[in-house]
Amino acid sequence: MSTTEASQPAILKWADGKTGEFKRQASTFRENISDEPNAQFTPEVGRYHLYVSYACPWAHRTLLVRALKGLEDIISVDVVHWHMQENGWPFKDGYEDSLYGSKFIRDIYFKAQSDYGGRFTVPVLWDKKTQTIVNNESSEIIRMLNTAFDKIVPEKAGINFYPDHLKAEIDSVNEWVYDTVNNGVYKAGFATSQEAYEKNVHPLFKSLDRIEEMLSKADYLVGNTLTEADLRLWTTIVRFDPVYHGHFKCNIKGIEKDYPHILKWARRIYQMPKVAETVNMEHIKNHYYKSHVQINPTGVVPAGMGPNLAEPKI
Ligand SMILES: N[C@@H](CCC(=O)N[C@@H](CS)C(=O)NCC(=O)O)C(=O)O
Repeated sequence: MSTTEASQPAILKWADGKTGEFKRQASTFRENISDEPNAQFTPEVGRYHLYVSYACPWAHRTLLVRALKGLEDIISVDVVHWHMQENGWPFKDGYEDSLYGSKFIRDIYFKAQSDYGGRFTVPVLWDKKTQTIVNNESSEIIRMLNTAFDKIVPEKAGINFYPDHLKAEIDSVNEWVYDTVNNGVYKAGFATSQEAYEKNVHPLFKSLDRIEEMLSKADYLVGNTLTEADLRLWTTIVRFDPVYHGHFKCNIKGIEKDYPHILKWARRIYQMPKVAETVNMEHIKNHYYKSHVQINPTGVVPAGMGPNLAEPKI
């Protein structure tokens, strides 16, 4: 029997009441940081702020690119507490909003737009100067961080995760990886009918098989160099065995047991300078297993931590 939408608490109304299928809402704030003439948001040291969760794979992408592009002293960050409840992501217990002392991430959305009616998601790229949200879509934020600050941090300008000659191929990989893997785990995990679950769990593993095959022939997904396609997939793979395999019922296969090339690729990226510091497994596990009470009502967190990505050295 499927849980109807009406019987879910407000924060859990993620699946369609009829089909039981999870529907992700489009992000609302879609501006860009750029140094084009007349740009509203120009690249400046200390002007922008990221609100992220260590638990969230979408927010994790922005932390990764911020670190790899050497933007730590340019863009400040606040991390929300992992326990998302009725009022959404909270600031508490040492995870505070250093700019405004907000209680919840929703307060930031209302500060930007008092009649905001969408979901209160992370990541949020905030402009301290005009006190508004620049963008809350991770795929666009990582594109901005990839190039917009190159004149400010010229020593990292040579690092380009979306180079011109690979754009088409990266876009094409991103498309099916987003649909079947990044969002695929959520569609399987939040399904409230057997049909909706089955419809999404099989394409997910078909894509993982395809990725395994690609990574058996190259070190990275596109152009044999680290690109945005790898970074976007990686934050999902890091969460796969410890969370999605059990919590989201994505258990046809596991990364450590069944996908040796994906595992090696995951280690290769994890072992790059500054990457390991972006991974907080305590936040990841606690968030999913304790916040999604519709899936795990006891809030018991399984002991397994997923594969050791630090060893062996790649
Ligand atoms: N498309 C967005 C998705 C962000 C997203 O869904 N974030 C989740 C956390 S993993 C969230 O904040 N959810 C809160 C909610 O939906 O209420 C992006 O990639 O930035």
